[in-house]
Amino acid sequence: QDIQVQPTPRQITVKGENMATPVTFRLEGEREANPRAVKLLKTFLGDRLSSKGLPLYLGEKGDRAVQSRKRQIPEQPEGYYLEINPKGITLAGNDERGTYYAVRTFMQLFRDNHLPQVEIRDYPDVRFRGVVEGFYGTPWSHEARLRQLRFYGENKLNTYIYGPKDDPYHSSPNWRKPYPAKDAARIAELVKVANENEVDFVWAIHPGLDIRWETSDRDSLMAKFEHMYDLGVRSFAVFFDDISGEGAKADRQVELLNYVDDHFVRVKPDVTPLIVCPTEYNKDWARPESGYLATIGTKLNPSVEVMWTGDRVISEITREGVEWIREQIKRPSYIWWNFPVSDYVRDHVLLGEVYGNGKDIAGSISGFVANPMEWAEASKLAIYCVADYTWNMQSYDRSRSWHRAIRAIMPENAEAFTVFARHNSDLGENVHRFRREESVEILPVAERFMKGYQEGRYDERDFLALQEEFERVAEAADLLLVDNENEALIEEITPWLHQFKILGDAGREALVMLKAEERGDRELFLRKYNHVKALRKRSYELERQFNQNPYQPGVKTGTTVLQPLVLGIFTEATERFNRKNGMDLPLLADYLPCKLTTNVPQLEHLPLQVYPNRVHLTPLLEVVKWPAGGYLQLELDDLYRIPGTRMNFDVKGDLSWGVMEVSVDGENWQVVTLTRDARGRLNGKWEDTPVKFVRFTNSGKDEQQVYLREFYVVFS
Ligand SMILES: CC(=O)N[C@H]1c2[nH]c(C(=O)Nc3ccccc3)c[n+]2[C@H](CO)[C@@H](O)[C@@H]1O
Repeated sequence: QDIQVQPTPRQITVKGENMATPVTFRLEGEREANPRAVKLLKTFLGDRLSSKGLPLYLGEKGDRAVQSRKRQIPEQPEGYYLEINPKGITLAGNDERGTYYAVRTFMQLFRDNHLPQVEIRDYPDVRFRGVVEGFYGTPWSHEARLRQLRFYGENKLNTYIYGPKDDPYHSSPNWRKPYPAKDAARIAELVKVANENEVDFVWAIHPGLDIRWETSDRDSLMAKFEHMYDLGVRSFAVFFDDISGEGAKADRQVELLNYVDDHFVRVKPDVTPLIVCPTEYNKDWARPESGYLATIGTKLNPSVEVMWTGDRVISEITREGVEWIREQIKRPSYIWWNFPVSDYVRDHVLLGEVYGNGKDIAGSISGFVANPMEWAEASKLAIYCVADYTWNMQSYDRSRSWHRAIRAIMPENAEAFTVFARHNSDLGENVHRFRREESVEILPVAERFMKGYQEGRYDERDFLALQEEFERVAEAADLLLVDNENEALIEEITPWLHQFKILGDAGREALVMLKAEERGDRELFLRKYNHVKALRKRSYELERQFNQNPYQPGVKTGTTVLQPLVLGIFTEATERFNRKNGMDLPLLADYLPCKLTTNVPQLEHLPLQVYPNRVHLTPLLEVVKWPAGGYLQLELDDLYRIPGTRMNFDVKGDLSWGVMEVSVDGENWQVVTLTRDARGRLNGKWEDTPVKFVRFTNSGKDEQQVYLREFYVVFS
């Protein structure tokens, strides 16, 4: 029998053929068992409960109802034993959460007409499993969070960390202040629903941007934690990530954390261990000479959990890496996994498989929480897989889990959502250089076809396979746009679905262009040529209509394989047509070629957002360290005037160290006059002789620390 349980249990033993589902069940043990498990089970069984019927024994180790199965119950935290046979059903936890999970598994096994005869012994690999809402950008809505917490209960995730960077009461400027009444009531409701779903609601504070190491701020933080405690919060975290200056000092941080641990966490009877995200939260940044991690390891109370993102800010988690950090901090690390977070590639949705993390890391970590996208429903795909991975690493199968996740999230249109997700999984070029596989199945076909086409001989089967794929793309977009089984998800991804439809149509039409050119059918070729150009224009318009954020505005889909494939087919077919017909039809001017060069390390791989008449540098969330003599240069594909340029470094202080210059040849430079507006932004323009180069240099003697909030240049 193919018995599917999410997450995959550690041990399932089938004990016989399926048995007919009893009409009624007699619940034994409800007075002693975990009340949340009792409530969940009674709600689920409804009128199938009666004083007669098949006995169903529910309880924790030591409870009378499950006494006879005591030895079968795993000893690990949150472990459970489940048995179904014609004599009765046992749902027994090693602790209250284990009993709850036994009920969750029973609910997955239940069918109206039959039950499997099984015995399951199960427990999780990782102690704390779940999600950290820790991204930059629009925080999740209250309703989205409520749906998340219920989803975590269904998937045996036990942790949700509330830490949205853009919540001013989590971070600056209001971390010292209590929430306004309406927000406070919402947090209290989240805590209530989290408890019902056996999820620890962890409230995090991010004080480091402006904390002063004085008693007053220590007391402010304690008071805020008390305020959150009064709302029902029983789990707390302090985030010291992405800060510099005073707030980044390890000894000061440790002093504060130990104080909170000693005078708040330990004195309250029901508060779970404190969690901290350190300032040096990945190996790339760890500086032994700073002594930061050594201070954490030797001076921070041992019970405090220390978060870690891996070898880099965005990285796969390896055995070697977690063992290295365990040595440094003298405790298992609590993984903050930066996936599927997309706050640095906001024009993409990341719906691909969860892979790349070691299956042998459980022994060196205490927790594993995923940092999601601002798109809560779309993030569930990865969260489902993280639940499977962290519960039972050795059995984790990335493809099986991903397909199950799709069926769980979009059961009525699983096939269409699979097509869509397959082609929306890579991040594109990005500042962290973190990439994911995309369009894996069609990639070899696309590569083989394009090679054959350019060499003058392709396999017709590849042509047909691509035609079929583009048809599926277009169909999937249309089906999902009218899907109403998960309206919240469709609302989130609608911009990408419209873009996906255009991609499917453009791919199909480009293939018709190709055949028309081969047959010398000018009229058909020109019709399809114009249609693809029109689709491309529509795509541009979508880019500027939806998802307009200051970092990566727009809507990208299929960027790694399908988009380049459509462009390649269109370009090759048009070039052939032009040669044969002595014409000069323009190709798809996908963008104004513009090259960035810099000697500022953090800007080296900065993607450019290029539009017909302007180029934006992708803003950076973090502080940029701009060394003396550091420059950033844009080289254009032709000579242009510059009606406007703007830089927003989000610093209040002096910016006279910055010089903007232009040049025709990259050798001889002329200074552009910059003015500073009321918001502290630098503005300039160059309307004299057209130029090809623009550069901005730190002409001062010292390194400058700025935020690259906005940097664009308009051409004409
Ligand atoms: C611990 C952590 O990842 N903190 C933040 C974070 N920080 C960074 C940085 O790149 N931080 C950084 C880079 C260079 C210099 C300073 C800070 C990325 N992220 C995540 C992804 O963008 C973001 O969601 C998260 O809030």
